Amino acid sequence: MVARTVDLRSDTVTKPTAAMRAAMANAEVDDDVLGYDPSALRLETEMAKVTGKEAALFVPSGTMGNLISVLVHCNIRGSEVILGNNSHIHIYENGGISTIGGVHPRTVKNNDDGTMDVDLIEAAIRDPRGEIVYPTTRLICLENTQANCGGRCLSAEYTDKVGELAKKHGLKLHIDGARIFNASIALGVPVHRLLQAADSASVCLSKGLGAPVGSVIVGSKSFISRARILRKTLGGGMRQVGILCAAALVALRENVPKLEDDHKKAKMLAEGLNQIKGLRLNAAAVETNIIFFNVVEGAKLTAEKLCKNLEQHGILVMQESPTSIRVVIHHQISESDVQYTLSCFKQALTGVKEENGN
Ligand SMILES: Cc1ncc(COP(=O)(O)O)c(C=O)c1O
Ligand SMILES: C[C@@H](O)[C@H](N)C(=O)O
Repeated sequence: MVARTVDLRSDTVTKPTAAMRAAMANAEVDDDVLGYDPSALRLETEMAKVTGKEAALFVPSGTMGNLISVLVHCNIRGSEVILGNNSHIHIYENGGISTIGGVHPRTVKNNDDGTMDVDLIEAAIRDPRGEIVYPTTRLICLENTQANCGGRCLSAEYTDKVGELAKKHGLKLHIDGARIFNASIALGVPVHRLLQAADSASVCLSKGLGAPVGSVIVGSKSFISRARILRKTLGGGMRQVGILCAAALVALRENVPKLEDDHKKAKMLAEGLNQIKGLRLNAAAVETNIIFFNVVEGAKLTAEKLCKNLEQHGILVMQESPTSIRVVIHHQISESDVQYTLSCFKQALTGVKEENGN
């Protein structure tokens, strides 16, 4: 039994705070399928305002938020979506846009900074003159922050450029904004400005904001009314969902201001890891709360053995490949946890036990 646990597997691991639990217990609720749950309506109204969109819809997960958004935009058979080869929709959502929606993915390489080259996106758009053989491009998807590139932020200017390209070709733009609040805080740019060019976005409440469950899709009123129907089709229509939305409202109010500290702790951890023999990472590229690093060949331990060693000291991380590991900071990780984590890494890889690391 370990004396202390520092859970760095993801920002999805946070436990609801006392304030969230109290809000859940006292939530004003009604049947959200038959009409409007008042707490859900409050959350959706707030999220539409924050994102600068006409309407919003609470959904059980970011995966369902992305799936519904893609399927609403690509509601004609033979549709194709352009998305990053390292995007969450393409890698971690069970290929749902294809298996459930029949939508064909066309990937463009994600750059290290999370972007896709705009000229490569344009080159991937199908020529309508080839419609007898090609799928029809209907949607472009971006991801901000781009998680698998290390939580990298897409600028408003870049997003606008992709939006202009989409409009030029009569396409729609969806943004997987699972961590859009992290991007907003890191860039010092309001969420609504980062999403300005998007026709829709899926925003996670259950990541850095620390809500126990849920995401919100935002877009036009017409888009959201079609999304609401598709949510029901997919089994995502919920009854007294205000119990979850009440916690999300607390998260929105209390945890957005904490994201800046999450980013500072991530930077502190990245710079500390960068000093440890056997690890390789680009600490300068850490912009938000996600850190990827490699265990170099010849290190004292392999990545797998390092993860096991860390777990014995209560440090939980995510092994991403035979040589790479991911750690994610969230509001329930303290500076002391960061120092303790660094001391455990040092001890595992160099044998040096630091006293101040507890
Ligand atoms: C970038 C990104 N998009 C979407 C999701 C899906 O969210 P969920 O796990 O709630 O389905 C995640 C998961 O954490 C994610 O990191
Ligand atoms: C692993 C992935 O699905 C999840 N979105 C995370 O970042 O933890």
